[in-house]
Amino acid sequence: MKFTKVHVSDEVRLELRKQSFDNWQWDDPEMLILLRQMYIDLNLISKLNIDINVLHEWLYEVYRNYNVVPFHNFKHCFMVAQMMYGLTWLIDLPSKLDTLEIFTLLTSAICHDLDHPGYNNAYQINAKTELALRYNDISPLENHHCAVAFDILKKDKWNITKDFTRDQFKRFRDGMIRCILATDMAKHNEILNSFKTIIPHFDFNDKEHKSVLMMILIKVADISNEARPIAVAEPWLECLLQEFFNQSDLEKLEGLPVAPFMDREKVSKSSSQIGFIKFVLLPLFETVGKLFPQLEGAIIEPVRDALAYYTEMQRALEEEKAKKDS
Ligand SMILES: COc1ccc(NC(=O)[C@H](C)Nc2nc3c(cnn3-c3ccccc3C)c(=O)[nH]2)cc1
Repeated sequence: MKFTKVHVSDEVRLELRKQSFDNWQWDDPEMLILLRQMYIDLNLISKLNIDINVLHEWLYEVYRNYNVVPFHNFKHCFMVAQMMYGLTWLIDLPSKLDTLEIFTLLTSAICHDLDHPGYNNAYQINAKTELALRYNDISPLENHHCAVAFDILKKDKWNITKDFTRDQFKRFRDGMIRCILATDMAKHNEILNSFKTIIPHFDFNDKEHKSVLMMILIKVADISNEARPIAVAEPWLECLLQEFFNQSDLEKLEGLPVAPFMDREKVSKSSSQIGFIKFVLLPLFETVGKLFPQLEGAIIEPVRDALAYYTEMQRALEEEKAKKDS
């Protein structure tokens, strides 16, 4: 079936720009069409002379290279791309960044977890896997995701950058490598601190400033599930903990170190989320909110609501525990 015939309604195109977008209503083929629509509605097809059929084939090949794991699957790729797409409209990025930078952000979001095995860098390193060996323990997963992305683009039938000039491709490649490598949470504080340093004198004409901003934006999109309505976010937490518990079960079997926040004997949904929201999410989002006040209502408020939700859940759990113990 020629997918070029598929039409996306104006109502769905509008919904696609919002943080309230509910991925659970859509199946994978529909999400592929919606990803293609993002490139169309950002005028990337016309401005970068992208072949719409190559774009569709490329999206399908990207889809085939995501694995069936509880959290880091194609739906997560879609959610990060959709959050990036929503941020692009919310903070009016096309008026601040050039077309190639907008293209790099969306394409990096789509590719950022390609071929994720469902076991994180700590596992790769401790278990001495092939990936850890190949990348010398340096962000093995993120290096792999990026290498897979460029491996796919090497094939003419999937190369959406075919018409790029040498300089355009070089800038795109530098940007995508920096964005995907920035999603390694081990780099979280380093990237956030460099962003904090430049905020007081942020200059949208400064290449380095824009590069740090692009890394911050993909980081925000990557870990932003709690900025969505509870009904959309809570199932994602279930998926994440399922993936973490699979890993810690395997680590216990293999006699490898187990991270506390992955151990099914120690983790509760509320306790892990309260810490994550308080010490990771809110500090990151409030810092970005200093440069883009639009984030306050659309992203930061919902995260504060999520913190209240999990704090209440934690209180109810403790009250119930106290009753049982008494
Ligand atoms: C600084 O490195 C860190 C910091 C925190 C965490 N994760 C957590 O604290 C816990 C498990 N919660 C959590 N972790 C999350 C979420 C979204 N993405 N995400 C995640 C997933 C995989 C790897 C790292 C993170 C942060 C989320 O909503 N909650 C993982 C790594």
